Amino acid sequence: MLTDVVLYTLIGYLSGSVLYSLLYVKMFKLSDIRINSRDHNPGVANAFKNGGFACGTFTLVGDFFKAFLPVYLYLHLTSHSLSSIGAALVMVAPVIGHIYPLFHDFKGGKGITSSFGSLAAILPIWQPIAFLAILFLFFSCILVIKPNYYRTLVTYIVFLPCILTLNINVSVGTGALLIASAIIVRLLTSKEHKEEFSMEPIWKR
Ligand SMILES: O=P(O)(O)OC[C@H](O)CO
Repeated sequence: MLTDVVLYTLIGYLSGSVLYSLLYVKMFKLSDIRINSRDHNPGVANAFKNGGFACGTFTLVGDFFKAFLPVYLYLHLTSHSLSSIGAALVMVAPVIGHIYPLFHDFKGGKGITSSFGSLAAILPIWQPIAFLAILFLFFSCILVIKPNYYRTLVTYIVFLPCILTLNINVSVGTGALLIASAIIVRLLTSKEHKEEFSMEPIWKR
């Protein structure tokens, strides 16, 4: 059992370490999508903005499935279920890989897309991914937080207590807590230029 956890955690980390936006840029000899951006993030937003539709789609699919697949395979190819606490480590590994990638001097992205990939792999346990999506929508459309940096930070911070209130098993809860914590640490240690925080309810716009 321990061997499987270690193996899939390692596979997840290595898979997460592949930054698909940078892979696309390398394959098609484009200019780096991080350069002309505020946050220099090798994520989906900059891939669409600076690399175009194909680059954005490639990054979205790649960054999502690089997290989805290791978790999904762990759950379906080994005899372990989500009731094993090792599942929490397997869930967070691709997100850590994306944030601190082995193949890119440990300088990666924020982990948003990979967090959705990892949480999608545990379906039909739907509560964590549904709560995360609802929080993103809430802070984007109802209580509008700007800029993106703070919207993401607040979303994952609020996600933490939400997870604790969910009636889900301990390993899934721990995995979701680890994912949110990794992203919060990444954001809080980010040196990107931050615009002023603003929060405006939709009914005051
Ligand atoms: O968190 P990432 O690195 O997957 O990037 C996602 C979005 O591009 C952030 O705006």
